[in-house]
Amino acid sequence: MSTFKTLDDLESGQRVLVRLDLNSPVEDGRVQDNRRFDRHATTVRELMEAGHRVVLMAHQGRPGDDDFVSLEQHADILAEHVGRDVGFVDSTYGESAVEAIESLEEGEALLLENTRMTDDELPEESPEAKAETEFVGTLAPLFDAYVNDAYSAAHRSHASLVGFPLELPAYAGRVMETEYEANTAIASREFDGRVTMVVGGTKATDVIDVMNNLGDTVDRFLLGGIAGELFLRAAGHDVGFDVAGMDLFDDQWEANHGTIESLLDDRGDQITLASDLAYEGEDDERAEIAVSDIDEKDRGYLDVGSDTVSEYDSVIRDSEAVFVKGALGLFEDERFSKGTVGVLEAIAETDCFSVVGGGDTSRAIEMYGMSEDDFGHVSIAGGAYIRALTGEPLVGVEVLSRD
Ligand SMILES: Nc1ncnc2c1ncn2[C@@H]1O[C@H](COP(=O)(O)OP(=O)(O)OP(=O)(O)O)[C@@H](O)[C@H]1O
Ligand SMILES: O=C(O)[C@H](O)COP(=O)(O)O
Repeated sequence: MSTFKTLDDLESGQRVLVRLDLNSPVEDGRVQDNRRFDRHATTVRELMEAGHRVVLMAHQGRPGDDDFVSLEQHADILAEHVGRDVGFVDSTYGESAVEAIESLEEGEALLLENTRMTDDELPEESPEAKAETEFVGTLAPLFDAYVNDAYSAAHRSHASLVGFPLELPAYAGRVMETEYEANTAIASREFDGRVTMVVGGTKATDVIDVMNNLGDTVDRFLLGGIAGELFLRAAGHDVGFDVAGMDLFDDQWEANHGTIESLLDDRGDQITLASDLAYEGEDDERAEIAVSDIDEKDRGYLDVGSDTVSEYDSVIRDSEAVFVKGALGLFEDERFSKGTVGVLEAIAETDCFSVVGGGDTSRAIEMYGMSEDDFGHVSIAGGAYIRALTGEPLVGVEVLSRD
């Protein structure tokens, strides 16, 4: 277990610098509200209500990408979730940022500009090197404490995540605390009964690495999505097309088929592949076919089939812990939601310990009228979640735990 300090250890009336992860989808220049705002609002509200002066840092996109935009809209969205004003200054550590920080009153909050707009933030370097940057050197003396709530970015060795905790007393925020505990459960807890992992989605490379590292902890893997089709292909079935516009399938096959083949050889009895698949029939309705009846590669498959859903349902109902990474089909289209919704409903209806990870997959919970309360934990992290499952340390968590 980690030994970081939490907000319970923070003395009152402090000047607190807080790192959030508000990285969000951006459509036509508009930042889309999402679960990250809602979750971080809890930490921000608690700090404001405790009378701290609260200065927030976050990032959005990466230089050169369309979603690399200012955090001005993020401040408004966050304020709505917090239920209090959150100011914004269009500078990260320049003169106007310093002035705004110095004039902040007790119980007020201010969001600084996108940390990735400073040159010091991004290149991955050691925490010690990041602590030496002008960014950290300018801001740290203005604060009494640093709080990291950005669990979902904690796998990045960036200045705002790893530099400040070396210069200031450092604490974990509420999101950091909850995510850390739930996501490391698979690596740190003993479960008496069956541990099942549902593996799907389009980012097969990430999840295949996880399977390779988790074989001794997970008893049963249930496969679906593009990841599952890669396994079916390795097992000799003629399935798998690229998802529209992305060279996903063939590229991922090239990158992973060696690992998939050895996983099937070494751990085949732990891995369950779909026995049937769904596709768009001639009348635009959902149609299904048994995998054993597929004799040529003539169409794309968009979900696992009904027999597979029943089989996965029984495995889940007989599990003590279930971890989910990636959707079993294109659930955004209701016709192809059966696999994803089926496994999520089975989890929700049993009292197993469960963690659902991945921004896309967790959206299905709300979309299909399920309640987050029926799951042990719904993670807002992607890359950090995957790493935590395998027990890989996260640098942002590791620096928080240093004395
Ligand atoms: N057979 C399929 N064909 C096309 N898309 C699919 C298929 N199966 C799953 N998907 C898509 O996979 C997406 C989820 O995949 P992804 O790997 O991004 O998972 P995630 O873990 O939820 O996301 P992230 O890691 O980005 O937070 C869903 O949006 C779903 O539509
Ligand atoms: O959205 C995320 O997964 C985190 O904020 C990390 O963002 P990055 O992958 O751009 O570093």
